[in-house]
Amino acid sequence: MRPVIEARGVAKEFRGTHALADVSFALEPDRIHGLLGRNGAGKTTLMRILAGQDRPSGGSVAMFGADPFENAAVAQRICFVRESQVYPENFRVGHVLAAARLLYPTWADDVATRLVAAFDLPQDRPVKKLSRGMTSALGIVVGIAARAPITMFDEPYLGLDPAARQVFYDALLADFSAHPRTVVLSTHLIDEVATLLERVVVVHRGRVVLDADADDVRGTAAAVTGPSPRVEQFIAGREVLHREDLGAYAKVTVLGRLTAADRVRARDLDLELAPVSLQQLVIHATAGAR
Ligand SMILES: Nc1ncnc2c1ncn2[C@@H]1O[C@H](COP(=O)(O)OP(=O)(O)OP(=O)(O)O)[C@@H](O)[C@H]1O
Repeated sequence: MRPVIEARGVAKEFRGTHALADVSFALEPDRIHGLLGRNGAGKTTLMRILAGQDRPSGGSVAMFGADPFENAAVAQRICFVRESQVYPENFRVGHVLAAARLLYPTWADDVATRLVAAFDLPQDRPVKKLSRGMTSALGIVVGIAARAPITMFDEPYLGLDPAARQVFYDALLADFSAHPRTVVLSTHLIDEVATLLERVVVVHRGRVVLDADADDVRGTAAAVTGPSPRVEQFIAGREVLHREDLGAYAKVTVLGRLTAADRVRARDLDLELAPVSLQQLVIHATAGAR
């Protein structure tokens, strides 16, 4: 399938800081992608470039095959929700929704109304007077109700309590299922969104260190638990990601796919095998100095 988002050797330098060094990937349409990485990895910089809000210092990006920078036709098809969204002075919640309705031809009023109620957002309150969580909720309402063909969320949940975050995840998934679109979600709460993500792109020190289907990533490590000597016997020769000693027992996370023979051997040694979370694998992929 033809990619809708492409980054080719994207670099970005801010007066001596190499925020992005050489980023390349291609994202397919109508999937939910996770853009993951540690603080300062370059995620926001990359999303701003993809949204046409900044230019790369090197390389290029294509959204629907076109350069998004100062491209009104492309901008109309992209909704970029970021944590530090700035709204015009004196705008109230209702004004933000009215402006978004004008901006996005795909805007769904019924979805906006439902989400405003779910987040308990006061329509006539000035945006400046909203709590941090309410400001995040407003961005989320716009991001979902816009139904833009490309929707990017950059850590959209700041200040949102767990129940409100669940409202976000449920609403995103429900609306995405009914109206598939390309979603890019940048988050540090990987375990919370793990089931939503179909593909993950992990950025570290301005480079892509992992770009794969989430399901494929999940199978690349396993946690082995049991009596220490038998665990050691089983893991001999494998790359260890993490080790926990629990008295006479040990829980060791090893890298590499387990074969059917490995599973039989583990059963014979009376060892327990468990999958490793996406979050742990991303932490491993981005370990080391930034
Ligand atoms: N306008 C700017 N001027 C100078 N340096 C910048 C600017 N914008 C970003 N940077 C630097 O570029 C690097 C990448 O920042 P970016 O905000 O893209 O990271 P991030 O992955 O979004 O981080 P976080 O997860 O903490 O939000 C950081 O070192 C940051 O300090």
